[in-house]
Amino acid sequence: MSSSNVIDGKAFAAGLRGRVAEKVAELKSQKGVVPGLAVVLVGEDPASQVYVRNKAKQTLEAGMQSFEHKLPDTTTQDDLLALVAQLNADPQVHGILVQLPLPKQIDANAVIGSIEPAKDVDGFNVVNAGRLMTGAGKPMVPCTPLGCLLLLQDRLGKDLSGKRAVVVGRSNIVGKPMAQLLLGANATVTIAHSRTADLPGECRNADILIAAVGRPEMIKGDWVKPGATVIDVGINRIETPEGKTRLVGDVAYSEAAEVAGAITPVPGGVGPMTIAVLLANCVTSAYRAAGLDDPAL
Ligand SMILES: NC(=O)C1=CN([C@@H]2O[C@H](COP(=O)(O)OP(=O)(O)OC[C@H]3O[C@@H](n4cnc5c(N)ncnc54)[C@H](OP(=O)(O)O)[C@@H]3O)[C@@H](O)[C@H]2O)C=CC1
Ligand SMILES: Nc1nc(=O)c2c([nH]1)NC[C@@H]1CN(c3ccc(C(=O)N[C@@H](CCC(=O)O)C(=O)O)cc3)C=[N+]21
Repeated sequence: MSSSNVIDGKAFAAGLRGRVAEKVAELKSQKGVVPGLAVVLVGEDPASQVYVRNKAKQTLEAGMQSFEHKLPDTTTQDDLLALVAQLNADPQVHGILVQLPLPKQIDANAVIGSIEPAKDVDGFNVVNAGRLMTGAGKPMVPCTPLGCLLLLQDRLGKDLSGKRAVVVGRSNIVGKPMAQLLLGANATVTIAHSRTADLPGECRNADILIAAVGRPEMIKGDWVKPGATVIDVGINRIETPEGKTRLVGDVAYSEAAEVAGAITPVPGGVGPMTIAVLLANCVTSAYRAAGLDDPAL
């Protein structure tokens, strides 16, 4: 198929970051406030270090402040809770992201739960998850699922009425909030997971197929309904026969691209959207803290 069915997340994310930068500049001139994002990284995981570096770079490029906190692998839960408490109290910090996964000695739920909901730009806190689920109050919406929804709505329109969506994966950070957002856009939603009986059959029903599994190229081309929109959240680093590494998604891309109406590549699909939405959430938090309406992004 022609390359026109490729959803260019990298370009869409660049556009979103441009709108974020404009809103940052407006807030600065109206209120003298510069949105600030604090990123906390515990341990030395090389992949996480790359993400954190990219986030900091793009934060600065948008005209925002970036605060990086790198803590050793041996950090205790109390140390991390104390840092979060300090960031909660810091008026220059509008968003707090604690990079996951955390080392075994730390209870991730306790740490996420200690982030002030207004500053929880990941949207992982129970307060934000509850707001998203119930519609009570304005949630911070998790970045990856919101990024996926924006890409989908750009292709299919805002209203997904009548569309069957299948989300493969039920994590709190991707699968569950993704399903919630699709429901909010009026799609008919199925959540599949490792205990689903006939996963290929479920996938073949999908007008919208979201893969968030963490298994390299698991979803095959013949699981995709012809014309479906496929969003590949997976980020898997695999070894090539030449002994190098490369990134692949959860979807067997070249097979699936033959049948899909539209599909996100990896890299260059959902990943860049995640960071752009993170910046957008942080700017929204800063507008709210300044007593302003949410910026239109
Ligand atoms: N692009 C981005 O910005 C981001 C990408 N990611 C990537 O997305 C992927 C998913 O991340 P995350 O949700 O955190 O992962 P988790 O490991 O938390 O969840 C994976 C989900 O996939 C399901 N699953 C695993 N194996 C199978 C299988 N064989 N068949 C059907 N379902 C299966 C699991 O089911 P069960 O619940 O039954 O165990 C689980 O619900 C990863 O590749 C991750 O790297 C994550 C965050 C951001
Ligand atoms: N508290 C928390 N929030 C997160 O949002 C979070 C996290 N922890 N832990 C790890 C996952 C993963 N994640 C990605 C972000 C950007 C890319 C990204 O930019 N990917 C590029 C390529 C990057 C590369 O080349 O390595 C792309 O897909 O094009 C990928 C993955 C956020 N996560």
